[in-house]
Amino acid sequence: MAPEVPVDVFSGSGKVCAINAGYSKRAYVTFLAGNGDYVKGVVGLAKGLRKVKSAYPLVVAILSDVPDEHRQILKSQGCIVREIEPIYPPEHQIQFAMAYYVINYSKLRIWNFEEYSKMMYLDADIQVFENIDHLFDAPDGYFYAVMDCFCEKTWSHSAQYSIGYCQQCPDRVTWPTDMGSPPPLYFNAGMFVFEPSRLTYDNLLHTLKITPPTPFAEQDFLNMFFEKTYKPLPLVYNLVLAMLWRHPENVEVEKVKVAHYCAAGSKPWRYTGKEANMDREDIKMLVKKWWEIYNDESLDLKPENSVAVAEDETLTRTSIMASMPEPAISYIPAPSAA
Ligand SMILES: O=c1ccn([C@@H]2O[C@H](COP(=O)(O)OP(=O)(O)O)[C@@H](O)[C@H]2O)c(=O)[nH]1
Ligand SMILES: OC[C@H]1O[C@H](O[C@@H]2[C@@H](O)[C@H](O)[C@@H](O)[C@H](O)[C@@H]2O)[C@H](O)[C@@H](O)[C@H]1O
Ligand SMILES: [Mn+2]
Repeated sequence: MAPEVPVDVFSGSGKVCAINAGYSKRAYVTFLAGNGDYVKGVVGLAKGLRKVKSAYPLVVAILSDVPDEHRQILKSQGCIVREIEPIYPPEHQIQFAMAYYVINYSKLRIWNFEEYSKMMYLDADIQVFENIDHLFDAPDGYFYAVMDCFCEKTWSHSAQYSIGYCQQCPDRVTWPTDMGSPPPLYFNAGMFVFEPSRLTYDNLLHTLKITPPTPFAEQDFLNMFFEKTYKPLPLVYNLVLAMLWRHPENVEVEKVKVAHYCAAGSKPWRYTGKEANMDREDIKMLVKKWWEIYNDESLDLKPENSVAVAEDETLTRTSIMASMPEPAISYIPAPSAA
């Protein structure tokens, strides 16, 4: 039975004592592909993490199609830019995944970032409104993420959707006994805490080769792969926006620490307010909060704080500290419980 995760790791209340045996480097990591406007998402995320005074750097795993100009922008914001090779599912099966999501299999390369002992993956369409560094202190050996919701049309291919079942409210429509046991808990792969490891990386890629792609591509795959070690995090650590209209009883938007702009039409840098639910006051408030951070010049990395280390790595002073071996005991001031 997996040890319960110490409550103080999630509540963020009081000092968090990170007792690290020996050397351990931690970092946030996101993924960027293409020459489009997702780079704005990464800049917003970098500034958001700076605003909440995160102690750890942001690594950006990029595909080769990210233009130099975007790479320079990210480095100027203190990001550690790492180029990765793409990962495609078996050629003849690619049509089973939603085309838009196929490129997301490339995210799996981050398990090979072994110079880090613990990482937190965040989609580029995520924003962090409160310090969540304490999540890095969750016990090793588990995969931490927030449970997803099955109620959006994007789930219309699934058995859950067809009977109106959702893990966010398992009593609303109970899983019929004649359909076997209910599906295992399922997480949204826009945010997760994990430990890079060559062994896990090799297992992931080997297993991917023999696993037919499914609609939610790498998210479905990661849910299968980590089913036995998955530990749900509280919803405040990855608010999938659809929760606001699908399960309002589960959400207190003022307490949300991480917002995930994954609902159709909610990407702040493309927001028009025209799509379904996009004219809601809470959506407008969250999009406004994203833009306030993105446009806040006081959150831009000051040139005097960035030290060019090598062609492909620019470390800021803060992240140099963060990348130093942590002392045997380090106290990371956690945010107030409020
Ligand atoms: O053109 C793209 C599409 C996606 N992504 C990356 O892939 C992640 C997953 O895509 P997205 O967030 O759009 O999926 P959603 O969470 O909305 O389903 C994004 O957050 C980005 O990090 C990217 O870099 N360029
Ligand atoms: O490639 C699959 C993607 O799956 C997830 O997005 C989906 C999923 O969350 C559905 O449950 C929602 O209904 C939908 O809106 C949302 O776009 C991740 O956020 C994204 O990073 C990526 O892994
Ligand atoms: Mn996303």
